[in-house]
Amino acid sequence: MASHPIARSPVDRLPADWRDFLALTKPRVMTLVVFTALCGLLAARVPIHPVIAFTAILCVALGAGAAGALNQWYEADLDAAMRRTARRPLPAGRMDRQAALHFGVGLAAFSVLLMGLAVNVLAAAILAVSILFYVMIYTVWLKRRTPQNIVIGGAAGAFPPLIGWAAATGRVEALPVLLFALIFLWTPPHFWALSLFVRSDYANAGVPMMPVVAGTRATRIQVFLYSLPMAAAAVAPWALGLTGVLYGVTAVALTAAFLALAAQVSLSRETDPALMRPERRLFGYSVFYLFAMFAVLVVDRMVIA
Ligand code: HEM
Ligand SMILES: CC(C)=CCC/C(C)=C/CC/C(C)=C/COP(=O)(O)OP(=O)(O)O
Repeated sequence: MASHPIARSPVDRLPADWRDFLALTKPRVMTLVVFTALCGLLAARVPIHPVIAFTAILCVALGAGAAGALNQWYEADLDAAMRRTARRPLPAGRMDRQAALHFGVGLAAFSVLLMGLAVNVLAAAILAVSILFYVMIYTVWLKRRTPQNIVIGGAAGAFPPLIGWAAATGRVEALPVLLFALIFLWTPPHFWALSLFVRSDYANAGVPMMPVVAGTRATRIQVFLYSLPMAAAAVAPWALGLTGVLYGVTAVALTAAFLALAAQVSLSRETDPALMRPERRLFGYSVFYLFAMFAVLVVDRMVIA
Protein backbone atom coordinates (compact mmCIF):
# COMPACT_ATOMS: atom_id res chain seq x y z
CA MET A 1 0.00 0.00 0.00
CA ALA A 2 1.22 3.56 -0.66
CA SER A 3 2.70 4.75 2.60
CA HIS A 4 2.67 8.48 2.06
CA PRO A 5 -0.32 10.41 0.76
CA ILE A 6 1.84 12.94 -1.09
CA ALA A 7 3.62 10.22 -3.07
CA ARG A 8 0.22 9.12 -4.46
CA SER A 9 -1.15 12.60 -5.15
CA PRO A 10 -2.34 12.93 -8.76
CA VAL A 11 0.29 15.52 -9.62
CA ASP A 12 3.45 14.10 -8.08
CA ARG A 13 2.97 10.39 -8.61
CA LEU A 14 6.24 8.97 -9.98
CA PRO A 15 7.17 6.83 -11.75
CA ALA A 16 4.36 6.51 -14.29
CA ASP A 17 1.96 3.64 -13.69
CA TRP A 18 -0.56 1.91 -15.96
CA ARG A 19 -3.09 4.72 -15.55
CA ASP A 20 -0.65 7.14 -17.13
CA PHE A 21 0.01 4.84 -20.06
CA LEU A 22 -3.74 4.44 -20.47
CA ALA A 23 -4.21 8.24 -20.42
CA LEU A 24 -1.57 8.48 -23.13
CA THR A 25 -3.87 6.56 -25.48
CA LYS A 26 -6.73 9.12 -25.17
CA PRO A 27 -9.23 6.37 -24.28
CA ARG A 28 -12.39 8.51 -24.44
CA VAL A 29 -11.83 9.61 -28.02
CA MET A 30 -10.78 6.05 -28.86
CA THR A 31 -14.26 4.73 -27.99
CA LEU A 32 -15.73 6.37 -31.09
CA VAL A 33 -12.76 5.34 -33.24
CA VAL A 34 -13.19 1.70 -32.19
CA PHE A 35 -16.96 1.88 -32.58
CA THR A 36 -16.79 3.25 -36.14
CA ALA A 37 -14.21 0.59 -37.07
CA LEU A 38 -16.43 -2.15 -35.65
CA CYS A 39 -19.44 -0.78 -37.54
CA GLY A 40 -17.40 -0.66 -40.77
CA LEU A 41 -16.50 -4.30 -40.22
CA LEU A 42 -20.08 -5.40 -39.48
CA ALA A 43 -21.63 -3.29 -42.25
CA ALA A 44 -19.56 -5.23 -44.80
CA ARG A 45 -21.84 -8.23 -44.10
CA VAL A 46 -19.30 -10.88 -44.94
CA PRO A 47 -18.56 -13.92 -42.81
CA ILE A 48 -15.48 -13.29 -40.70
CA HIS A 49 -14.10 -15.49 -37.95
CA PRO A 50 -14.86 -13.85 -34.57
CA VAL A 51 -11.21 -14.13 -33.50
CA ILE A 52 -10.06 -12.34 -36.67
CA ALA A 53 -12.75 -9.68 -36.18
CA PHE A 54 -11.72 -9.18 -32.55
CA THR A 55 -8.05 -8.97 -33.55
CA ALA A 56 -8.82 -6.37 -36.22
CA ILE A 57 -10.70 -4.14 -33.78
CA LEU A 58 -8.01 -4.62 -31.13
CA CYS A 59 -5.40 -3.48 -33.68
CA VAL A 60 -7.43 -0.34 -34.44
CA ALA A 61 -7.64 0.41 -30.70
CA LEU A 62 -3.91 -0.16 -30.20
CA GLY A 63 -3.02 1.85 -33.32
CA ALA A 64 -5.23 4.76 -32.29
CA GLY A 65 -3.76 4.58 -28.78
CA ALA A 66 -0.25 4.62 -30.21
CA ALA A 67 -1.11 7.67 -32.32
CA GLY A 68 -2.52 9.42 -29.23
CA ALA A 69 0.67 8.62 -27.29
CA LEU A 70 2.92 9.94 -30.06
CA ASN A 71 0.75 13.06 -30.30
CA GLN A 72 1.25 13.66 -26.57
CA TRP A 73 4.97 12.88 -26.84
CA TYR A 74 5.38 15.54 -29.52
CA GLU A 75 3.25 18.26 -28.01
CA ALA A 76 3.91 18.07 -24.26
CA ASP A 77 4.82 21.78 -24.40
CA LEU A 78 1.41 22.72 -25.85
CA ASP A 79 -0.43 20.45 -23.44
CA ALA A 80 1.36 22.13 -20.53
CA ALA A 81 0.08 25.52 -21.69
CA MET A 82 -3.60 24.51 -21.83
CA ARG A 83 -5.84 24.03 -18.80
CA ARG A 84 -7.74 21.15 -20.43
CA THR A 85 -4.57 19.13 -21.07
CA ALA A 86 -2.09 20.28 -18.39
CA ARG A 87 -2.76 17.24 -16.17
CA ARG A 88 -1.77 14.72 -18.83
CA PRO A 89 1.14 12.45 -17.78
CA LEU A 90 3.90 14.33 -19.65
CA PRO A 91 3.08 17.97 -18.82
CA ALA A 92 2.28 16.97 -15.22
CA GLY A 93 5.75 15.42 -14.96
CA ARG A 94 4.56 11.90 -14.15
CA MET A 95 6.30 10.31 -17.13
CA ASP A 96 9.45 11.05 -19.07
CA ARG A 97 9.25 11.69 -22.80
CA GLN A 98 11.42 8.70 -23.75
CA ALA A 99 8.95 6.33 -22.11
CA ALA A 100 6.06 7.88 -24.06
CA LEU A 101 8.03 7.69 -27.33
CA HIS A 102 8.98 4.04 -26.83
CA PHE A 103 5.44 3.15 -25.82
CA GLY A 104 3.96 4.94 -28.87
CA VAL A 105 6.41 3.54 -31.44
CA GLY A 106 6.24 0.03 -29.98
CA LEU A 107 2.46 -0.01 -29.90
CA ALA A 108 2.17 1.44 -33.43
CA ALA A 109 4.55 -1.17 -34.87
CA PHE A 110 2.85 -3.98 -32.96
CA SER A 111 -0.66 -2.99 -34.05
CA VAL A 112 0.26 -2.70 -37.75
CA LEU A 113 2.27 -5.93 -37.75
CA LEU A 114 -0.44 -7.88 -35.97
CA MET A 115 -3.07 -6.52 -38.38
CA GLY A 116 -0.90 -7.49 -41.37
CA LEU A 117 -0.15 -10.99 -40.09
CA ALA A 118 -3.50 -11.92 -38.55
CA VAL A 119 -6.00 -9.98 -40.68
CA ASN A 120 -4.80 -8.67 -44.04
CA VAL A 121 -2.27 -6.34 -45.61
CA LEU A 122 -4.79 -3.77 -46.85
CA ALA A 123 -6.24 -3.20 -43.37
CA ALA A 124 -2.69 -2.98 -41.97
CA ALA A 125 -1.69 -0.45 -44.65
CA ILE A 126 -4.69 1.81 -43.95
CA LEU A 127 -4.02 1.56 -40.20
CA ALA A 128 -0.40 2.60 -40.78
CA VAL A 129 -1.53 5.53 -42.96
CA SER A 130 -3.97 6.74 -40.29
CA ILE A 131 -1.35 6.61 -37.53
CA LEU A 132 1.16 8.46 -39.73
CA PHE A 133 -1.50 10.96 -40.75
CA TYR A 134 -2.42 11.82 -37.17
CA VAL A 135 1.17 12.00 -35.97
CA MET A 136 3.10 13.42 -38.92
CA ILE A 137 0.56 15.39 -40.98
CA TYR A 138 -1.69 16.70 -38.19
CA THR A 139 0.48 16.86 -35.05
CA VAL A 140 3.93 17.62 -36.44
CA TRP A 141 3.19 19.47 -39.65
CA LEU A 142 -0.17 21.27 -39.61
CA LYS A 143 -1.36 21.80 -36.04
CA ARG A 144 0.99 24.69 -35.21
CA ARG A 145 0.94 26.18 -38.71
CA THR A 146 -2.55 26.65 -40.10
CA PRO A 147 -6.17 26.97 -38.98
CA GLN A 148 -6.93 24.32 -41.64
CA ASN A 149 -5.02 21.85 -39.40
CA ILE A 150 -8.06 19.85 -38.37
CA VAL A 151 -9.74 19.95 -41.79
CA ILE A 152 -6.83 18.12 -43.41
CA GLY A 153 -5.48 16.31 -40.36
CA GLY A 154 -8.96 15.19 -39.38
CA ALA A 155 -8.78 12.63 -42.19
CA ALA A 156 -6.82 10.46 -39.71
CA GLY A 157 -9.93 9.91 -37.64
CA ALA A 158 -12.04 9.10 -40.70
CA PHE A 159 -10.10 5.96 -41.64
CA PRO A 160 -11.41 3.50 -38.99
CA PRO A 161 -14.60 2.41 -40.88
CA LEU A 162 -12.45 1.83 -43.96
CA ILE A 163 -10.09 -0.28 -41.85
CA GLY A 164 -12.98 -2.31 -40.44
CA TRP A 165 -14.43 -2.88 -43.91
CA ALA A 166 -11.03 -3.77 -45.38
CA ALA A 167 -10.43 -6.19 -42.48
CA ALA A 168 -13.66 -8.03 -43.37
CA THR A 169 -13.46 -7.95 -47.15
CA GLY A 170 -9.87 -7.22 -48.17
CA ARG A 171 -11.26 -4.40 -50.35
CA VAL A 172 -12.23 -0.73 -50.30
CA GLU A 173 -15.71 -0.07 -51.69
CA ALA A 174 -18.21 2.76 -52.12
CA LEU A 175 -19.99 2.52 -48.76
CA PRO A 176 -16.87 2.76 -46.54
CA VAL A 177 -15.61 5.62 -48.69
CA LEU A 178 -18.88 7.47 -47.95
CA LEU A 179 -18.41 6.71 -44.25
CA PHE A 180 -14.92 8.16 -44.51
CA ALA A 181 -16.43 11.29 -46.08
CA LEU A 182 -19.03 11.51 -43.32
CA ILE A 183 -16.43 11.53 -40.51
CA PHE A 184 -14.07 13.75 -42.50
CA LEU A 185 -16.76 16.43 -42.95
CA TRP A 186 -18.12 15.93 -39.41
CA THR A 187 -14.75 16.73 -37.84
CA PRO A 188 -14.71 20.53 -38.43
CA PRO A 189 -18.13 21.16 -36.82
CA HIS A 190 -17.24 18.68 -34.04
CA PHE A 191 -13.99 20.34 -33.20
CA TRP A 192 -14.67 24.00 -33.98
CA ALA A 193 -17.77 23.92 -31.75
CA LEU A 194 -15.49 22.87 -28.88
CA SER A 195 -12.69 25.24 -29.82
CA LEU A 196 -15.11 28.19 -29.68
CA PHE A 197 -15.64 27.71 -25.95
CA VAL A 198 -12.03 26.75 -25.14
CA ARG A 199 -10.61 29.45 -27.42
CA SER A 200 -8.49 31.11 -24.71
CA ASP A 201 -6.69 27.79 -24.11
CA TYR A 202 -5.55 27.62 -27.73
CA ALA A 203 -4.71 31.33 -27.83
CA ASN A 204 -2.54 30.94 -24.68
CA ALA A 205 -0.72 27.99 -26.21
CA GLY A 206 -0.20 29.83 -29.52
CA VAL A 207 -2.07 27.20 -31.57
CA PRO A 208 -3.64 28.76 -34.68
CA MET A 209 -7.06 27.17 -34.28
CA MET A 210 -9.80 28.76 -36.39
CA PRO A 211 -11.42 30.90 -33.63
CA VAL A 212 -8.01 32.26 -32.62
CA VAL A 213 -6.98 33.19 -36.16
CA ALA A 214 -10.24 34.04 -37.96
CA GLY A 215 -12.40 35.01 -34.98
CA THR A 216 -15.58 33.55 -33.54
CA ARG A 217 -17.90 34.95 -36.22
CA ALA A 218 -16.05 33.34 -39.14
CA THR A 219 -15.66 30.06 -37.21
CA ARG A 220 -19.38 29.89 -36.45
CA ILE A 221 -20.19 30.33 -40.13
CA GLN A 222 -17.67 27.66 -41.13
CA VAL A 223 -19.22 25.25 -38.63
CA PHE A 224 -22.51 25.61 -40.48
CA LEU A 225 -20.93 25.52 -43.95
CA TYR A 226 -19.12 22.22 -43.25
CA SER A 227 -22.34 20.74 -41.88
CA LEU A 228 -23.93 21.02 -45.34
CA PRO A 229 -21.62 18.65 -47.26
CA MET A 230 -21.56 16.49 -44.12
CA ALA A 231 -25.34 16.19 -44.41
CA ALA A 232 -24.97 15.14 -48.05
CA ALA A 233 -22.43 12.46 -47.09
CA ALA A 234 -24.77 11.29 -44.32
CA VAL A 235 -27.74 10.60 -46.60
CA ALA A 236 -25.72 9.49 -49.64
CA PRO A 237 -25.54 5.80 -48.62
CA TRP A 238 -29.35 5.68 -48.67
CA ALA A 239 -29.72 7.83 -51.79
CA LEU A 240 -27.32 5.50 -53.61
CA GLY A 241 -29.21 2.40 -52.53
CA LEU A 242 -26.45 1.08 -50.28
CA THR A 243 -28.70 1.02 -47.20
CA GLY A 244 -32.37 0.52 -46.46
CA VAL A 245 -35.08 2.89 -45.35
CA LEU A 246 -34.31 2.55 -41.63
CA TYR A 247 -30.92 4.15 -42.14
CA GLY A 248 -32.35 6.68 -44.59
CA VAL A 249 -35.12 7.97 -42.34
CA THR A 250 -32.97 7.99 -39.21
CA ALA A 251 -30.09 9.69 -41.01
CA VAL A 252 -32.41 12.43 -42.27
CA ALA A 253 -33.83 13.03 -38.77
CA LEU A 254 -30.48 12.95 -36.93
CA THR A 255 -28.83 15.10 -39.57
CA ALA A 256 -31.66 17.64 -39.57
CA ALA A 257 -31.10 18.07 -35.82
CA PHE A 258 -27.35 18.47 -36.45
CA LEU A 259 -28.03 21.18 -39.05
CA ALA A 260 -30.45 22.97 -36.70
CA LEU A 261 -27.84 23.05 -33.93
CA ALA A 262 -25.14 24.19 -36.37
CA ALA A 263 -27.48 26.93 -37.61
CA GLN A 264 -27.98 28.09 -34.00
CA VAL A 265 -24.22 28.25 -33.60
CA SER A 266 -23.85 30.29 -36.78
CA LEU A 267 -26.47 32.79 -35.54
CA SER A 268 -25.04 33.16 -32.03
CA ARG A 269 -23.27 36.38 -31.04
CA GLU A 270 -22.28 35.28 -27.52
CA THR A 271 -18.75 36.30 -26.54
CA ASP A 272 -18.52 34.79 -23.05
CA PRO A 273 -17.31 31.15 -23.41
CA ALA A 274 -19.17 30.19 -20.23
CA LEU A 275 -22.46 31.15 -21.93
CA MET A 276 -21.85 29.54 -25.32
CA ARG A 277 -24.71 27.08 -25.01
CA PRO A 278 -25.32 26.38 -28.74
CA GLU A 279 -21.63 25.49 -29.14
CA ARG A 280 -21.69 23.16 -26.12
CA ARG A 281 -24.90 21.55 -27.36
CA LEU A 282 -23.50 21.01 -30.87
CA PHE A 283 -20.25 19.53 -29.52
CA GLY A 284 -22.10 17.08 -27.26
CA TYR A 285 -24.58 16.23 -29.99
CA SER A 286 -21.80 15.68 -32.55
CA VAL A 287 -20.43 12.76 -30.53
CA PHE A 288 -23.89 11.24 -29.99
CA TYR A 289 -24.69 11.80 -33.69
CA LEU A 290 -21.75 9.78 -34.99
CA PHE A 291 -22.40 6.94 -32.55
CA ALA A 292 -26.08 6.86 -33.53
CA MET A 293 -25.46 7.08 -37.29
CA PHE A 294 -23.05 4.17 -37.25
CA ALA A 295 -25.24 2.10 -34.94
CA VAL A 296 -28.29 2.50 -37.16
CA LEU A 297 -26.21 1.78 -40.25
CA VAL A 298 -25.23 -1.60 -38.84
CA VAL A 299 -28.77 -2.48 -37.74
CA ASP A 300 -30.05 -1.47 -41.15
CA ARG A 301 -27.45 -3.44 -43.11
CA MET A 302 -27.67 -6.54 -40.92
CA VAL A 303 -31.41 -6.68 -40.38
CA ILE A 304 -33.18 -4.75 -43.11
CA ALA A 305 -31.28 -3.88 -46.31
C1 HEM B 1 -8.49 16.56 -35.99
C2 HEM B 1 -9.68 16.15 -35.60
C3 HEM B 1 -10.20 16.21 -34.19
C4 HEM B 1 -9.88 17.07 -33.21
C5 HEM B 1 -8.90 18.22 -33.26
C6 HEM B 1 -10.63 16.65 -32.04
C7 HEM B 1 -10.54 17.24 -30.81
C8 HEM B 1 -11.24 16.86 -29.73
C9 HEM B 1 -11.08 17.45 -28.43
C10 HEM B 1 -10.07 18.53 -28.10
C11 HEM B 1 -11.95 16.84 -27.60
C12 HEM B 1 -12.16 17.23 -26.15
C13 HEM B 1 -12.11 16.24 -25.14
C14 HEM B 1 -10.86 15.44 -24.99
O1 HEM B 1 -9.75 15.99 -24.96
O2 HEM B 1 -10.99 14.19 -24.80
C15 HEM B 1 -12.65 15.86 -28.36
C16 HEM B 1 -13.61 15.02 -27.87
C17 HEM B 1 -14.04 13.91 -28.52
N1 HEM B 1 -13.70 13.53 -29.79
FE1 HEM B 1 -12.70 14.63 -31.10
N2 HEM B 1 -11.40 15.58 -32.35
C18 HEM B 1 -11.15 15.27 -33.65
C19 HEM B 1 -11.68 14.23 -34.35
C20 HEM B 1 -12.37 13.21 -33.76
C21 HEM B 1 -12.70 11.99 -34.41
C22 HEM B 1 -12.35 11.66 -35.85
C23 HEM B 1 -13.36 11.23 -33.51
C24 HEM B 1 -13.91 9.85 -33.68
C25 HEM B 1 -14.40 9.41 -34.78
C26 HEM B 1 -13.47 12.00 -32.29
C27 HEM B 1 -14.10 11.57 -31.17
C28 HEM B 1 -14.26 12.32 -30.03
C29 HEM B 1 -15.01 11.89 -28.87
C30 HEM B 1 -15.76 10.58 -28.69
C31 HEM B 1 -14.88 12.92 -27.93
C32 HEM B 1 -15.53 12.97 -26.55
C33 HEM B 1 -14.57 12.47 -25.55
C34 HEM B 1 -15.10 12.73 -24.16
O3 HEM B 1 -16.11 12.13 -23.80
O4 HEM B 1 -14.46 13.54 -23.49
N3 HEM B 1 -12.86 13.19 -32.49
N4 HEM B 1 -12.21 15.89 -29.66
C1 LIG C 1 -6.73 4.50 -36.33
C2 LIG C 1 -6.20 5.77 -35.84
C3 LIG C 1 -4.75 6.04 -35.91
C4 LIG C 1 -7.06 6.66 -35.32
C5 LIG C 1 -6.63 7.84 -34.59
C6 LIG C 1 -7.12 9.02 -35.25
C7 LIG C 1 -7.84 9.96 -34.38
C8 LIG C 1 -8.52 9.57 -33.12
C9 LIG C 1 -7.90 11.14 -34.84
C10 LIG C 1 -8.67 12.13 -34.17
C11 LIG C 1 -7.87 13.30 -34.04
C12 LIG C 1 -7.99 13.83 -32.66
C13 LIG C 1 -8.72 13.15 -31.59
C14 LIG C 1 -7.41 14.92 -32.46
C15 LIG C 1 -7.38 15.54 -31.15
O1 LIG C 1 -6.79 16.68 -31.41
P1 LIG C 1 -5.51 17.10 -30.63
O2 LIG C 1 -4.51 16.00 -30.71
O3 LIG C 1 -5.10 18.41 -31.13
O4 LIG C 1 -6.20 17.18 -29.23
P2 LIG C 1 -5.64 17.59 -27.84
O5 LIG C 1 -5.66 19.07 -27.81
O6 LIG C 1 -6.65 16.97 -26.92
O7 LIG C 1 -4.27 16.98 -27.74
